[in-house]
Amino acid sequence: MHKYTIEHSLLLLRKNTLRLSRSSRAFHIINKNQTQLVQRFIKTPQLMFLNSNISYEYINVNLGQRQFSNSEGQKKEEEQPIEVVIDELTKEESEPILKDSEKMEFKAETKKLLDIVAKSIYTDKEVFLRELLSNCSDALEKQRFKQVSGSSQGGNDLYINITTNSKDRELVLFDSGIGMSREEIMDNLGTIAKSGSQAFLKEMKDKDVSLNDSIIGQFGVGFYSTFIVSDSVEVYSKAEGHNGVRWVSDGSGEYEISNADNLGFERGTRIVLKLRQDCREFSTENELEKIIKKFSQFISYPIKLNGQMLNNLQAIWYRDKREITTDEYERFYESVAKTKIPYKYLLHYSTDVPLSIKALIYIPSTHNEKYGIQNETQDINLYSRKILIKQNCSELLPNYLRFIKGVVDCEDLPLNISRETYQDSSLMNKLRNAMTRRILKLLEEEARKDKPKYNKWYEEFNNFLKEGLTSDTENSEALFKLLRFNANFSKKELVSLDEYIEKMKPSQDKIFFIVNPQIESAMNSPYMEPFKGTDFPVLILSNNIDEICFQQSGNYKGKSFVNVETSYEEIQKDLGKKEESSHALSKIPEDEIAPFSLWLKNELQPQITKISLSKRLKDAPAVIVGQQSSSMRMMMQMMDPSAANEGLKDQTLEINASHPIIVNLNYLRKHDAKLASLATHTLIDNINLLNGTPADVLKLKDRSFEMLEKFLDHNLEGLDPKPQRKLKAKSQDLEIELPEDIDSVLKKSHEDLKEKKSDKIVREHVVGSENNKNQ
Ligand SMILES: Nc1ncnc2c1ncn2[C@@H]1O[C@H](COP(=O)(O)OP(=O)(O)OP(=O)(O)O)[C@@H](O)[C@H]1O
Repeated sequence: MHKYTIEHSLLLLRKNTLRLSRSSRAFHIINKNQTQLVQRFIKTPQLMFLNSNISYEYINVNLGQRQFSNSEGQKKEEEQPIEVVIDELTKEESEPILKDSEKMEFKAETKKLLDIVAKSIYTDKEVFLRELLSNCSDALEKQRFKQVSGSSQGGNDLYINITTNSKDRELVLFDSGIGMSREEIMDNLGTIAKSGSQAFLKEMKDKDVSLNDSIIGQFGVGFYSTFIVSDSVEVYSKAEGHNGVRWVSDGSGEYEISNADNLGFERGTRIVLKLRQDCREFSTENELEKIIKKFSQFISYPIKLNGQMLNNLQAIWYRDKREITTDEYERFYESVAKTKIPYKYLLHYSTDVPLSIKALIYIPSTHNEKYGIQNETQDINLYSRKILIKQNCSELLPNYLRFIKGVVDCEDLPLNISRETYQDSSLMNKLRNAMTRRILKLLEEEARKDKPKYNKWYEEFNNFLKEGLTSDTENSEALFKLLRFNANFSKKELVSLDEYIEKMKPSQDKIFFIVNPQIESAMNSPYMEPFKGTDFPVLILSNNIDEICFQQSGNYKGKSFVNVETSYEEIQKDLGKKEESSHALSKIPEDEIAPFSLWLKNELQPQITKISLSKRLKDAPAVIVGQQSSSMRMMMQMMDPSAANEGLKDQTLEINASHPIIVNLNYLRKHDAKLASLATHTLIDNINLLNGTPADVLKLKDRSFEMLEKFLDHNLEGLDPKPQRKLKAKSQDLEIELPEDIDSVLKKSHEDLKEKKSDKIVREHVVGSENNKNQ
């Protein structure tokens, strides 16, 4: 804590402006232009008087200069911050006193660097503030370390103070951090490729003190980014036990360095930027507030802008998990995800391998893509040592994990990574891989911990995981672990592939599945007939995308995926069943099978090019077996309707030769080939519809109507009087004249109808009882 005598304080007060607020814990004395903080006092016994009524008088009396205006009453004054200009400052009093000035040339490489930094790395001008704040934060962290390890005698107050003066286009940053000596400032700001953090680390290591990680990093050229926005930059710095020093440059060829007294602070660094004309926005309070909040809201030291505290949110991911309450986690989630809907899972995680990462990852309970209207926003922010590198950093995770919210802080990442190079950076790739693996592992752990909870989440998010399976081959096993399906052994509860494997028979080496959104119709599908009466497990996939995922990787843990629609022979072999003769149950005479098959093939070309006698079908008349399963064909059609017919070519029709439809078709083709043809095509239309393969609707309609007409014709034959055929009445030609007394007409017809109905019931009853009697 600072210890100042009252006299000293008053001397400072006389020379400067006092910002005094009764409610605040501290007093700030800044110089008259408000560009630099002269001293900050915490309430100490010596200064308590400043905060009491008497003290005002005391100051008034003692200073005898401009007075506090308390004519409007003490109470009002107590609430308001009071500014008092105590004295006009003379130049000598306000300016640092400079000695031993030297002009130095920047090294050639630094000149080059200044050029590159300004032109290419920093596409966003505002990042200079991020760099400066990062340096302030580092300097404060180093000082904190010195204090903790007992090697500092100075005051403990660690903070960043930013003041602006838009009239003079001036921006001033002050930190009460470790400061720099003359040699250090020349080393650090005169040359490049020198990491101050590393040098500090080495120095501290030699002293054998255990280190706080957060100062370790591979930082590059941050400070020079100030020249993107400044005509000139002044740095005033003072390290404990050293003279004050001033460094100034316009960023061209050289800089000047001097010893400096009368800096107005005991320790720390003050950087004064004279902003370029076209960058004056960085001296306006509103603009600065936005940028500072964006980059530094989680810096753990107080940051004030013109006396106002800006960073209230702490870098929660840096804190010990055991000290964070659920409420704090929830509030943080709300601020990152911008939603009040509670999250589902949380991962607060810290590791040093393969990179030094601290992350706070949230998995939401719902998303915005359900209705296909909105895309999930990538609310994941990338930090390096609490300094924001990129908000909504889409490069941090693969696209399919775009629903993840939170913060990733990687100390190994240089702040100066430019946006254009995110994608190419091998460090970013490493980080992305590490994070992806960790998130998938989190989901797996959660699924194991609480099955129903995970299954509920899965129903909401499964499409993201499936998207991952089609794009992220590296993590396919981890992604497969997260998929869930119904199965013939679990129709209500979803099961994982690992649970399926547990159910597999010892001889089984394949994963069987069927695609059908309706569990009951999947169970009753003709393709499931071979599985009836066996306890072979079959997965029921509700979505065509599931099959695409299966096809893409082909197997899980070495077990290949097999659609039960594939050839019956293979399935039989897999199920260990003996070959059955397809002719055994055939009700078609043996010598007619070949001509009937040939006839069918001719009829159905090019969709069907092979006819086979089914051994699996019991209840269904026929199934189509294609090179692709029906769900895949449907998918292809959806994606490219013009290729619809392509997907339907060259398939096999498996016929059930004991089914009445098939037997009758064979009979009919010999007597009425035209009608048989119509019936065959109608049968195929129906099979296609059942498979979900969209048919040619117009042709289908024509055929069904023709079939219906023929059926009705046939059934009405012999009825008397025979209905008039081809009755063509155009509705617009029909004009019905309504009688005037329409109500009575309606009533009468209603009564007629009632009479007829009761007459019919009576007749039925009589016939029924007569029949009973006869029996
Ligand atoms: N406010 C400050 N207080 C104390 N030292 C500072 C301050 N600003 C800069 N320095 C020193 O100057 C060095 C160079 O700063 P610069 O921003 O150019 O690079 P860096 O911080 O080492 O790397 P990077 O910006 O990539 O993190 C720092 O390492 C630090 O030693």
